[in-house]
Amino acid sequence: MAESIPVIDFTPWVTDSTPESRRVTAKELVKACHETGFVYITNHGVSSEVLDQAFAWTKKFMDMPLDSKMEAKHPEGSIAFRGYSWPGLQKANQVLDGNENAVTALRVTPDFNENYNYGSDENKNELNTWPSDTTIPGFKEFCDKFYWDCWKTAQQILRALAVGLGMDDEDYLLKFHDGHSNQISLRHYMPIAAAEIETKQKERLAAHTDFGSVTMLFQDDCGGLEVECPGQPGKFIPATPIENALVMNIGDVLMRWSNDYLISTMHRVRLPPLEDRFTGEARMTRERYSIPYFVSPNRDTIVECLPKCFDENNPPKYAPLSWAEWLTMRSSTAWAK
Ligand SMILES: O=C(O)CCC(=O)C(=O)O
Ligand SMILES: [Fe+2]
Repeated sequence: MAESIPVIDFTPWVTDSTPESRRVTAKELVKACHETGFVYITNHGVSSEVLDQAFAWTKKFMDMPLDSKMEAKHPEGSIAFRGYSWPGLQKANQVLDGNENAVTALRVTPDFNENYNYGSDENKNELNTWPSDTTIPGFKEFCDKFYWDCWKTAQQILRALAVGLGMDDEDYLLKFHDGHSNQISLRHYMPIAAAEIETKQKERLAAHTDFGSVTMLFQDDCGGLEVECPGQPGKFIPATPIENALVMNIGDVLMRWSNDYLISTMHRVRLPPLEDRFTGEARMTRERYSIPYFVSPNRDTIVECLPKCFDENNPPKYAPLSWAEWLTMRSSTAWAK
């Protein structure tokens, strides 16, 4: 099984190249998602200028006093990933049966990060909570534009996956995604002394798989994201930042949709792999920012084994799944009660 994360240049897919070179790129993408579940994509279409702005806005939001961030705080009682979530409110986990006691036990080691989450204003099931435009002028305007910029790239990824899986209809997967169910998380991992992580007093982000179809992650140059090697539980490798590349991964729903052909791989955030990211005797690591864009199917989607992913020798492994139910189950354990 793969022990490194492949890098794919998306240029042939997004530019006006021949159907054959598009198909080759799509196949490469699917191979990586089959073997590793994680892949770096370069030349993905979100410009470096836009990404610089996205990180600058994230920093600007996180640098605000707590009172201002709490203007947009995660609504109490809601399980939707929306608004500002302060350190300790969320706990990433892999509890798949909704067992509250199991999550309470995990919360003894809090996830030491803060994040701001939003989606489409037209998503009436998961309502946005914005800070006011007087508090942070221009923030919402940028965030909305960035969301739809990312969606352009995500649509290309969904198309490439369909082609790479051998489907005749390039839009087969895309048809279940209208873009309004996606979510962006602006994430800030505060500086922390290495010992606090090493002695498990705190985590930065606990090991988990993502719930949805695919995730596109933009990260700064700090490092710390780790990916589990498929077939080797507990063995994680670093997803060291590559400038301007996004890190794409498959989520649970696409794994199930593809009859386990595309794999939803566990990942977590720990200490950076590079020694120069630490200072002083306490080995304080620097802060880290990351921006995942979670791509999810439309709320009413019933996930049933994709054509090309089953035959008489490889029958569908799973009963149809309601995306809304899966989302509710996986989201419900994320929040402190
Ligand atoms: O911050 C990162 O690098 C990973 C974030 C992540 O895995 C998530 O939010 O699901
Ligand atoms: Fe994740």
